[in-house]
Amino acid sequence: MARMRQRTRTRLAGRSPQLREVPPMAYEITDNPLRGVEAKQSTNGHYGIFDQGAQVWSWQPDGTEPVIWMSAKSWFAEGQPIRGGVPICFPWFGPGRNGDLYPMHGFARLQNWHMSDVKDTLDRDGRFIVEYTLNESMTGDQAQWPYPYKASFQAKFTPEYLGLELRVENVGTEEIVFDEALHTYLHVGDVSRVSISGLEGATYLDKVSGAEAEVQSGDLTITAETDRVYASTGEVVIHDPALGRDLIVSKSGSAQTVVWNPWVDKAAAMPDFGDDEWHQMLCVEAANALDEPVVLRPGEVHCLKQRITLA
Ligand SMILES: O=P(O)(O)OC[C@H]1O[C@@H](O)[C@H](O)[C@@H](O)[C@@H]1O
Repeated sequence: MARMRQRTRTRLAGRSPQLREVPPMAYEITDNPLRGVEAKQSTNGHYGIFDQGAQVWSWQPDGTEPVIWMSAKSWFAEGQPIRGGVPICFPWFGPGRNGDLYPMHGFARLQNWHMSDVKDTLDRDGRFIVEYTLNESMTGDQAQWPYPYKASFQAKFTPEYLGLELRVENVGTEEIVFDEALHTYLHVGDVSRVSISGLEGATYLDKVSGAEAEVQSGDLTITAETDRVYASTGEVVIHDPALGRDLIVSKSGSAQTVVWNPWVDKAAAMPDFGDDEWHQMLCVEAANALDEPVVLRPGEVHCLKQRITLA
């Protein structure tokens, strides 16, 4: 794989210091602010993923507002969680089923994954695919989850949708049990005006009140701190009147949809989250956690997919 493509402007060798424009869609391996790969498009289009956590942090099709949300207060520091984008939670979600695991959401989001492939057809169709791998030899001694595994992640950036695919294979000799989630932060115009359809009738755990078997009635609206784990395998649509668009979030291989917005007090309590940033974000996550972990016998593979489409 070429480690570096040209930046958007390149100095021509042996000529006067004139700058030549290269084709408008180009990608580069970047260290800004963490190592990863970024692609820029002709107007304001932007795709970005960090090696740390194989974490997508930008999907903005050309001519649109960003679809993936990233906090201006995120730390962007090696070994620290990145606030925004699509954290990959693995092999546990939150503090785990019994609430005693650390770091939150598992060790995979704090590790540098190996970038194994980049497929660039940006000039032809605006598509860009980045693949990463992770396994137990890269994650070292993990006393809380000491099992052999192979994980791979593919992020497919296209002008129409962002496709995310996490595969985990049990390469050991005993059964493994793990949680996982694609913890997608979406950018919305005003979270208090959005409505989310597709969850009607689904039972949910309300992590704010502690109620365990609530049932969603009608569309979900966000009017306070919201942290819910819905038993739901289907698609949801986020209607966003402030930005005048809908986001369709579809998925497969996932038993639960998690919806999270910290609202005023929790936002203020998080050091890597701006006090007012909760207005413009909403997490809609594809998960298998709590009472629905993934169980793999030796040699088995599980695939979790999420797709965000701009409508
Ligand atoms: O602050 P973190 O570790 O990134 O987690 C953010 C949130 O992630 C959500 O998925 C959880 O349901 C919330 O409980 C949690 O607060």
